[in-house]
Amino acid sequence: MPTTSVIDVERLNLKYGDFHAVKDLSFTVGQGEFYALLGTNGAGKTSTLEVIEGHRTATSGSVRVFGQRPGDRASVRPRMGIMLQESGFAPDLTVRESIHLIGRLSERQDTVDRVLGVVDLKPKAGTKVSQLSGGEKRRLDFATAVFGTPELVFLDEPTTGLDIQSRDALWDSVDKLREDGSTIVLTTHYLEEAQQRADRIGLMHQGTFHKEGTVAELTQTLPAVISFGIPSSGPVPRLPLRGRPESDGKIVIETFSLQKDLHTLLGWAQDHAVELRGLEAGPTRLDDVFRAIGND
Ligand SMILES: Nc1ncnc2c1ncn2[C@@H]1O[C@H](COP(=O)(O)OP(=O)(O)OP(=O)(O)O)[C@@H](O)[C@H]1O
Repeated sequence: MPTTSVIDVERLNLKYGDFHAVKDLSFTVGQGEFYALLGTNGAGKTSTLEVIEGHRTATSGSVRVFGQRPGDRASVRPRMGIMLQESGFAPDLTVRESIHLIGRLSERQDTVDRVLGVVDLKPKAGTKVSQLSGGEKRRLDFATAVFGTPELVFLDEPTTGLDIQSRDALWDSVDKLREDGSTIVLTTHYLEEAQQRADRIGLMHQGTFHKEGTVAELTQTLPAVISFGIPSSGPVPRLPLRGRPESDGKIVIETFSLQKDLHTLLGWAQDHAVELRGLEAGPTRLDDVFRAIGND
């Protein structure tokens, strides 16, 4: 568990009229931690974050950010950088003017030129927001998260619409923020991005946590998977492990002892000169944990 917490949520409830969107949710995010809030559509992630960011008032429960109420904007806001799904910059402002405005609103110290470099928009500094491509707009949104290296950064679907180079560059910048001590809260439907980076994950479904923990903790109840094809011509010796044939002709082995079973399988293939076509082996993916929501 984290030592110093930056976010403390205790029994948070949020209702929209009669609709109970967030139900008794409790979690903490520690200083310097990378926390991913994930979940099914309509699970309540955005609602939860809006309360933490001070945009919405909880129906009941306690939320503290840096030990303060999120509504204490004057003391809390300068310490957070929030990259929303859409920032809504004025279309007539140039990129440079927009970043300048971000800086003024954030009350943090930084230079527009440094931030232009971090979000890779130097060549577009004089371009109006209305003339940016979707990916360039997203990179401008990211400037809100990096201007002045905030202590707490919220990233809401940060890589949507970004090409692979821009994604890599964005994650490099997030790594840099972490090196500088920033705490990161991510929401995304790209589960791989969370699986690779998050220290802990809160997996929401229907207003509450389905599971919470490290990736290893979330995936440990589901088996890892080995899959491969074998040549169809000629007899094939009996497999050393129990496998399941798939409709695409591949064989799938589910295992809680990935390394041992993979070793057994490779030994068998070597001994019998069998080619394991398209061999893939890997730990349980978060996708599988998601698919299991509602089944357990
Ligand atoms: N202003 C609102 N008024 C009424 N209901 C709302 C309002 N905002 C959200 N909801 C409902 O609350 C639930 C949670 O919505 P929320 O946007 O927090 O989910 P989410 O986890 O962010 O979903 P998604 O992954 O689809 O973006 C949904 O059922 C949504 O329809």
